[in-house]
Amino acid sequence: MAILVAGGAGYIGSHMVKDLIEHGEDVVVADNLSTGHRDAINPKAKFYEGDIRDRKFLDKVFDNEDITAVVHFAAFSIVPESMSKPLKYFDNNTGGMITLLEAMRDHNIKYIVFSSTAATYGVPEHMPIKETDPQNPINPYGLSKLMMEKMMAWADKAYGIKFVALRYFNVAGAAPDGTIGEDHGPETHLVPIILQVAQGKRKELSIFGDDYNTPDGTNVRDYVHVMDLADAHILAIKYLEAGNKSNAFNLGSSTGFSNKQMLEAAREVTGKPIPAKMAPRRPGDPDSLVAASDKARTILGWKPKYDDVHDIIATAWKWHSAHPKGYDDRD
Ligand SMILES: NC(=O)c1ccc[n+]([C@@H]2O[C@H](COP(=O)([O-])OP(=O)(O)OC[C@H]3O[C@@H](n4cnc5c(N)ncnc54)[C@H](O)[C@@H]3O)[C@@H](O)[C@H]2O)c1
Ligand SMILES: O=c1ccn([C@@H]2O[C@H](COP(=O)(O)OP(=O)(O)O[C@H]3O[C@H](CO)[C@H](O)[C@H](O)[C@H]3O)[C@@H](O)[C@H]2O)c(=O)[nH]1
Repeated sequence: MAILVAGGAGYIGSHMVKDLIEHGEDVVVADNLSTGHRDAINPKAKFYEGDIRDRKFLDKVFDNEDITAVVHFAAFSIVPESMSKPLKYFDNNTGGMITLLEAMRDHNIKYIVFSSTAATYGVPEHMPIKETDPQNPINPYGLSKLMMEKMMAWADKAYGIKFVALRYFNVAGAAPDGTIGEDHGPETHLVPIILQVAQGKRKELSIFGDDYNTPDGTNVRDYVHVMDLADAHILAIKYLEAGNKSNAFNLGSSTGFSNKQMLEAAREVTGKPIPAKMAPRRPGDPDSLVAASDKARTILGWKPKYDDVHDIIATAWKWHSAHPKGYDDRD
């Protein structure tokens, strides 16, 4: 019996695979390496290279392996790219979910844990954001993920496939042993970009907008450590296996940090000056996104270990310092 991790060569998926293996699970990875890295896949996992939109590929994986649950990370996730290339997001994200659910239905696989996102809420009406708050995404990425949540809900009613949608806020950090970390190409996320400036790989950080409706004018986000996130997925699998109903949970720290505060924290962690300049707003960015994540704590029993962004940044810094070129320096 094994867990299938779709997108297990990516940033969050590779940490999930490591966590599952450390919990004694057998793991199968399906990934087309479009944004992931072969070297990020744990050597104890069985790897199938292919696209989840390819039904024959999925049939091969499900025929060969005794899969009990699927954890689904295989998607595109760059907010600004989705604004300029919306159909790319509906094709890969929403399209991938159709094929995956059809294959699960036909192979009688009943559990899926899904990477959803704070971006499904759009501009929130309340802060912190609760799972019951309205979901009105303001970018195609968020809409593609909301459509995927709704498709799972209908697949539950029609075929009995139970799901947990985990709505991540901003994921950062790396495995504390420094073996795997975040390596997107091109990088667009705040924490790795700040650390690339600290490393001297970039001249300066551009802070996208200082005229938002927030205390210091820069966007406020809620950062969660990637290993805490992985733990929540393991709890979600157990929750489904215990016969519970489909559900959605926010995963965040319930504390917001502005882009300027994140820069300051990174300066403290790295001891580097990290030059920065103000730049125009980036399309698709809501002012603030902070999670109410007590539901995951109460129902799943989730206990995040990292509650200080300095510690989150420190694990990322360990990875970046040891792998200045990311996974490329292992080729
Ligand atoms: N990074 C964040 O802050 C964040 C926040 C909220 C939600 N998420 C979600 O978490 C998931 C993982 O994010 P990440 O940062 O690890 O991204 P990532 O790009 O590092 O990982 C995605 C992985 O999926 C693979 N993939 C993509 N499309 C595929 C397809 N059609 N078939 C097979 N494999 C495919 C890629 O090769 C990659 O290995 C995404 O679905 C994203 O929407 C991420
Ligand atoms: O060079 C940069 C990069 C980012 N930012 C700012 O930093 C903040 C965080 O940006 P990220 O790109 O790191 O993350 P996002 O908040 O855009 O999106 C992340 O979190 C979202 C949910 O909150 C989604 O789930 C999405 O998948 C995930 O990438 C934003 O205000 C952004 O404008 C900068 O100022 N300069």
